[in-house]
Amino acid sequence: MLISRYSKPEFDPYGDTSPEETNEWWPAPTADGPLDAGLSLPGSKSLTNRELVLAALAEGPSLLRSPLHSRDSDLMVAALRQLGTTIESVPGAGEYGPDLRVTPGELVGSTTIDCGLAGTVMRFLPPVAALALGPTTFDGDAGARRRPMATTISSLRALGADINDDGRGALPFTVHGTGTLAGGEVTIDASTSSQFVSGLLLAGARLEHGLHLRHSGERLPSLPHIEMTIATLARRGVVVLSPSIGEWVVPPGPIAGAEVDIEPDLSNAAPFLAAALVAGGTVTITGWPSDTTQVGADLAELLPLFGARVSLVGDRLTVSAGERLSGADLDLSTGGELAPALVALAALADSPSTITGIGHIRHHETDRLAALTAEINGLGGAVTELPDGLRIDPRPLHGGHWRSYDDHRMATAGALIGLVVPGVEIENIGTTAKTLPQFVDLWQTLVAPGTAPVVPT
Ligand SMILES: O=C(O)C1=C[C@@H](OP(=O)(O)O)[C@@H](O)[C@H](O)C1
Ligand SMILES: C=C(OP(=O)(O)O)C(=O)O
Repeated sequence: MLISRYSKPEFDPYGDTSPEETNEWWPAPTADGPLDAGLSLPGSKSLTNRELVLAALAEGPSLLRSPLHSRDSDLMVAALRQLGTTIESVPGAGEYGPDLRVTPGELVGSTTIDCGLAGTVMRFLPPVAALALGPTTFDGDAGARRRPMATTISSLRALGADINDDGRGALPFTVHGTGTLAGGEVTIDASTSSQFVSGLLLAGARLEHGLHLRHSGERLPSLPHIEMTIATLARRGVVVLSPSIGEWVVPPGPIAGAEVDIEPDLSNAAPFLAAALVAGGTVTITGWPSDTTQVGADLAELLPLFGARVSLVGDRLTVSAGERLSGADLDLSTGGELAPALVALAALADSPSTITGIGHIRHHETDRLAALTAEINGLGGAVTELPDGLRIDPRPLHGGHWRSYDDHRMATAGALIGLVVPGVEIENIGTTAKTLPQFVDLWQTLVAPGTAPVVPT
């Protein structure tokens, strides 16, 4: 079904498949009035997939409590099992699925790993495959083949790995693991993704000579994600030194098994919390950690720039609409994955916004700068692409089709706009299963009249 106002923007990462052909459009619910909602969210993708990798590389078993169960984490579990790790579901106290017991085994290749569209799988596992015995081929979705991988390939070669690729610096490629990797010094350009750094650091202690990694490039995005990697390693007895900015040393040594609680995904909190500013009222997320490396924690400082009132009481983060929803100018280089929700918010504000420092999100699930521009402008907005960001001039928006480009955060950004713009229909809302399979249910709970407010403690 096509809405007549819809005109196809120029940007079309689908190539041959037009969105009209997919014909799966989810009518985004509008909010009938101010929100009064409380919810808890499933586990963090970034923490779950780091802990799975470290558990597989550890010298003893691990237990992941309240891990994420989503497409990205399922792909990581499947891949590590293929490489010889035993991963079992065990009952736990988590609201969103079982705990995971991980028993490391001898790493073996001779397999093909499906990375889906998961950056963490395609950037974290090739170093593990280099430590496995036998060839491991990496491939993924069509969109995954467009994501940059050259840094992973060249850095692993420099550290001693034998890799076959077609020279495009992208999936697919094959790592011919020999069961061991020399390691040592390597300089990389991680300006398109921090995941190149994290992937090497996670395996660094298992390299014969450890790892001395330097970043040389014009920028280094998503620093909190690198800090998260270092923190997860520290919990398992691996001390990463950083003698200067953009330089890390990982001594060779064992990685300990561990029992870890996975925090809720604070980046996935972004559209839910932003909803309070869009629809009015209040949204509370429970289980908010007091101390975390997740960049989503920055929402407590970012949302007030758009006019929100934020309070953290115990483990409850509450966002309330303020007097107005204002635009904001900000550098989001540390938290690019928050951009889709904040850009959608900015499109509904009463004054312009400029969000910079996010050129690297052109390499996320899709070119998010182009996709956000195309979809907001397709609803009547006025977003302009900048070399490393977006300028958002709010305009009255109208309903229409919102393409999601297989990008979970594009889909949820469209839902945010649909809260107050009637007639927004989102393509393939199921793509939210990448990190939050419960999105539709949680969103409907958020907007349903009479949603039970959080019971005060
Ligand atoms: O290491 C991680 O878990 C991630 C790092 C970031 O990647 P980039 O540095 O490519 O932005 C982030 O955007 C992504 O969602 C998850
Ligand atoms: C960039 C993201 O994902 P990935 O881990 O696939 O890079 C994201 O979740 O916003």
